[in-house]
Amino acid sequence: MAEARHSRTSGAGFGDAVDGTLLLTGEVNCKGKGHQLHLTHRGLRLVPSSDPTDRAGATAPSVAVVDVTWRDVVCACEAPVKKSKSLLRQSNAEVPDSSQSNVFVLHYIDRNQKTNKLRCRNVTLEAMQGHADRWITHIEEKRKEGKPERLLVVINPIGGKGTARQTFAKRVQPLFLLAGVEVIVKVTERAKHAVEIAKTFAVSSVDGVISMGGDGLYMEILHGLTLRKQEEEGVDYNDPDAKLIPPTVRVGIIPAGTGNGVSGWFNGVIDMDTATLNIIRGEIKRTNIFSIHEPEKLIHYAGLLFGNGFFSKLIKRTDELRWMKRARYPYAVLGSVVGKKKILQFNIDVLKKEGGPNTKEGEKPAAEASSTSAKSESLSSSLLCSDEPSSCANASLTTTENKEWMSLGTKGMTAAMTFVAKIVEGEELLEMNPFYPGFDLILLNRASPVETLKFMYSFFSRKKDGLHQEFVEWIPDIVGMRFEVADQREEGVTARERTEVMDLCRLLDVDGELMAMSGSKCDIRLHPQFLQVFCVPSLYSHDEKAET
Ligand SMILES: Nc1ncnc2c1ncn2[C@@H]1O[C@H](COP(=O)(O)OP(=O)(O)OP(=O)(O)O)[C@@H](O)[C@H]1O
Repeated sequence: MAEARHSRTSGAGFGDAVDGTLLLTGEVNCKGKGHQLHLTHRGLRLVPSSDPTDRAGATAPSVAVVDVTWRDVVCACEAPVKKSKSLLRQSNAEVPDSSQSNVFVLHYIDRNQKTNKLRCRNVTLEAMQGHADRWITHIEEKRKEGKPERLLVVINPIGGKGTARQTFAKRVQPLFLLAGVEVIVKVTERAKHAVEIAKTFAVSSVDGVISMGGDGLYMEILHGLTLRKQEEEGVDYNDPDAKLIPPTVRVGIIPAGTGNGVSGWFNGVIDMDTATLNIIRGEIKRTNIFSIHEPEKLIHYAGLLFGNGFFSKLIKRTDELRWMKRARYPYAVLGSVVGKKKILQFNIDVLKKEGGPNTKEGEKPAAEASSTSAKSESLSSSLLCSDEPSSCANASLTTTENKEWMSLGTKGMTAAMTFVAKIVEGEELLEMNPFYPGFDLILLNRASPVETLKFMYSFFSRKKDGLHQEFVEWIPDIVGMRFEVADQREEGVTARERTEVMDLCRLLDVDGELMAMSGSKCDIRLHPQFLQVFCVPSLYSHDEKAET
């Protein structure tokens, strides 16, 4: 085994590692055959000894048995370690003889390029010269860099199928144990308990707070952490214009709820093992959040979405049907198509993203562009308006406190939906990017319940055509919006129906949880690239550079 600190390896000829500094190289036995194991600053590479990549000048990178960066190394440990044995058995790997001190097991992360899923694999290696210790020490030192060592995991025991506690013990904890991550577990005992935990736990003692539940649990954790930070720093968080200070602690999500949208954003796929391994990898990005206010008062922080109208009604119904457990979702959805469509009248203003596509020098102002171009322009570079006269004709720009607000006028809509993310039309499917410093507002103008359901189906199946229907108005690249309940002036509506509509106007869907405004106005602001989250890098077309 050769220790080769600070020597360049360009002559060694193996894959991306040619630019790395070779730290250690030597011969190991893998499944009875001789292999070369190379450790560089970049990562670790195992190639058969007969592989031409080890002959000077030759390159054949595809034959590596293992080729990973340090982020993707979970651990190296002596073969007889019990936890490794049980994991080896699970994956049908060879369990080595415990008396062999020159045998060690390498656990690493493997990514399925098609499904985006991560899995922990292992390979048993026998050091041909010296002891396994030397390899283990080098590998352990490098693989730990920049990774979390201690985490708080908050579990919602009633989220989703109600099995999060058991799944944690079976699938999540063994991976954290293997990676040497110390875990403190708190199981929520009641609604909003996660807010209390996030506000009171000694977060400076951990490298991350992990939400094991659905989108609602994540929202509570982010709310508690963000509010706590503003209180500590003396920020007037009730003021929508206040500049918020991000919490220093990182946040991760392991999907165990009914709605796991945020976990899908951060991991590229909704999968418990992938989410856990991403947290172990320790890569970080800053995601957007919303603050939702009414005059003089913060209502809540949100990490996924804000909706009203049809969507609030749907959440209200699922809450009322909670006794039906998971059956309440299809039941509420089916029930939502019954009855007359409810048209909500709102005055809406939007705050344009500074320096965004709509405000570039030489471009038309957004309102002007929207009133002339209607649906024709590229979504990423202009406002899109429906053909309904009220949607654009009365759009006007005003400048308040040096920020450019645009009035969309009074809208007669059945639903509004907005995510803390930019909606991007990918080559085949819609993508949502919560790391882009702006978001898009979707209004459904006078859509019937059936049209709304069809839209939801299409949108959540990520089909692009759903957004190009006549009743859909798509307003991209904004950083704030104001909703004010207007006169409900629909014709042919009874006084009772009008009261029902007024009540519905005040109900808000915040990350899938039902909230209400006490008055008639609410003000939503985006806090771009705010919360540090454990995340897969480079998932999105509009990605900012990943922070590590
Ligand atoms: N121990 C608990 N008992 C009752 N409610 C809880 C408990 N822990 C969390 N909650 C509530 O559960 C909701 C969050 O659920 P979560 O998003 O984690 O799972 P879900 O199955 O997707 O949720 P939902 O039931 O809202 O669809 C929040 O309203 C939260 O206050």
